[in-house]
Amino acid sequence: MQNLTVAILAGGKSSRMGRNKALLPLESKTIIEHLITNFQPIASELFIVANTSEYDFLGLPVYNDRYPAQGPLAGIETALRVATNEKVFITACDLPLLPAGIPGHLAVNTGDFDVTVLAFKGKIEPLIGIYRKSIYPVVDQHLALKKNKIIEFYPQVKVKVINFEDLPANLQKEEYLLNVNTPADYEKLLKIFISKE
Ligand SMILES: Nc1nc2c(ncn2[C@@H]2O[C@H](COP(=O)(O)OP(=O)(O)OP(=O)(O)O)[C@@H](O)[C@H]2O)c(=O)[nH]1
Repeated sequence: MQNLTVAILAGGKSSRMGRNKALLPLESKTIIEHLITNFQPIASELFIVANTSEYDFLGLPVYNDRYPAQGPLAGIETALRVATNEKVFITACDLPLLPAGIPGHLAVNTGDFDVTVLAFKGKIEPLIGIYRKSIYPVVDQHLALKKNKIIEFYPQVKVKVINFEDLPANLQKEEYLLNVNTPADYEKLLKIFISKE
């Protein structure tokens, strides 16, 4: 897809997993490599946002947070600051089954909205969203004020929510949203892969 940046936020603590969840093995790769494979076809630019050298082996740009250890909004700040495109798909490193069709659908439905974000069963998923680079000042201002909850800045910009339940039928598989946060989630992921073999 032309002019779409994909930013994978991977600078979290992974405390529920107990080790870096992005680097867990899945078949012959790591979880983050699955995301990269999924999203590379729609990205004209793709990078990682994290404050570590652990991702250097991927051979992709890794940008550091200006506000370290402030959570995912700090990752969004970095992504919007460095992106070379106006539309930035922001995602988490723990969504290995998310198909490119979902951000692809969000990206073509942004209209003149600043944020186009997915919701599942009525709950907004802020890390499955297209964010416009032009809202960078709003994000930066929130972080500077030590407000680091993502949806807190939404009232200041134009947000479009797209319900998972309204996606094209081929994209409505619940397992696509599997968030690998805990060892139990990882077990679930491995089972899904084994059952596909
Ligand atoms: N760049 C960056 N990414 C972050 C930061 N905090 C969380 N993330 C990423 O944001 C996504 C969602 O993070 P969470 O799962 O809520 O938190 P986590 O720290 O990774 O994991 P827990 O410690 O188990 O809560 C993941 O992809 C994280 O890697 C941060 O401070 N900077």
